[in-house]
Amino acid sequence: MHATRVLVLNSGSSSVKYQLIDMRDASRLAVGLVERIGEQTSRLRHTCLATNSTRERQGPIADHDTALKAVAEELARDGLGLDSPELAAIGHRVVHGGMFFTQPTVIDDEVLTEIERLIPVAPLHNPANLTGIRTAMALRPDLPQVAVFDTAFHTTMPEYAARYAIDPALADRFRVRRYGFHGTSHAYVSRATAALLGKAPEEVNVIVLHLGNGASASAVRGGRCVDTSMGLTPLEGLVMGTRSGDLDPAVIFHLQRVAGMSMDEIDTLLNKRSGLFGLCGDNDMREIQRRMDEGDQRARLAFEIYIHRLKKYIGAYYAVLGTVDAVAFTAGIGENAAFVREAAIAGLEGLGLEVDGERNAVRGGGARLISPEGARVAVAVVPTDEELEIATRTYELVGNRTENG
Ligand SMILES: Nc1ncnc2c1ncn2[C@@H]1O[C@H](COP(=O)(O)OP(=O)(O)O)[C@@H](O)[C@H]1O
Ligand SMILES: CC(=O)OP(=O)(O)O
Ligand SMILES: [Mg+2]
Repeated sequence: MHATRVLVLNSGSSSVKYQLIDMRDASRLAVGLVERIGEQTSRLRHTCLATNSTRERQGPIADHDTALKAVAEELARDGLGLDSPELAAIGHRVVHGGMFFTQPTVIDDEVLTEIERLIPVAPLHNPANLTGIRTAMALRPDLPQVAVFDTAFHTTMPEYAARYAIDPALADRFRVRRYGFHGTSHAYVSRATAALLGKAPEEVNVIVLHLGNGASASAVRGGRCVDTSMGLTPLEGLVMGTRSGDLDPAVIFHLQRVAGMSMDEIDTLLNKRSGLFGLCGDNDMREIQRRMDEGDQRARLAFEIYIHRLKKYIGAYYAVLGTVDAVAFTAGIGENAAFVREAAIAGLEGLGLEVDGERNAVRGGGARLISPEGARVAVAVVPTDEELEIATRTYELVGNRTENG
């Protein structure tokens, strides 16, 4: 039997998302999520699409190893266990691949060591990714395990976009540079945007706005990333759910020297208690919209700061690209929040950017244009699919390996 299935694992700092995909037609056999790992209130939600059934488990799941074993059990209950001969490979999202990994990579000891070496620049993400890989390897030692890196798509950035203006020797020694993240999404969405315009990726320049809980923008010229808003870590750039994004680095010295905060406290403040949440106490755009409708001024200001930053990046990447064929909105906020898209594009008519109210109000569906007929620059909603992209890249690699012997 030819193995055609890929299991995709996306291990976050406190969650594991997974999908089992049949690569013959990209159909989902099972999807699920383990949340709040390490807390008393952990939850596993597993859906088998063949039988259209969903099961939930509540109660403490101590760590990622335990979480993955529980996922393997749930899959086995549906006859989709990891021992299945139809499983071709397991694809892992790895957030930080540094400069070393420019492509999806079959995981061996050397790859594991390198991912481990990158922990200091991705302390929240890489340890979880590593646990996911090690557990999956222990469960199926014979199966190819592939790492698909968030950073890989951004390794094409020119040196002048990737370097910070600090001593290059110091930067190189400590590997300080702009890596960028969400690359799997930026790659998938920029290609899907070209397809929506009826063009090849090489023929178009696209600004991709990935607006989820984490958020990032990228400038993609002819299918290659030339700049992106996240940096050494996923903290830089846009205002996010709980992360501040850009600020004067001296804010950190000031908080330490004048407010007496420790480095760990400042790290937690900027990564977990800032952004929309820090500004108004909510990190969900739906809640912010509801509060704005009720006249809540804190929510309104948080929204205005979010939009102002977004507009600045659209302008910056417009200038970086010179000519722009499309601006694409994606991820939880980008795909669902019409009012965010409208506000981000408002006033940019001079750049050829406009949103058609009726088109923008359409909910759901696949990739679609929201700019008016005949607009100079297309504005689009393009749903991302990081899991399918990871599965596709994994399957390509494993297939090639088999063909090459
Ligand atoms: N219908 C909606 N309207 C506005 N915002 C939404 C809607 N649905 C989801 N969101 C936003 O999307 C966010 C989650 O985005 P997502 O891309 O799933 O994030 P992540 O993958 O980083 O967890 C939520 O925090 C919320 O702000
Ligand atoms: C890298 C990153 O920010 O990922 P996420 O949006 O999943 O937190
Ligand atoms: Mg996401």
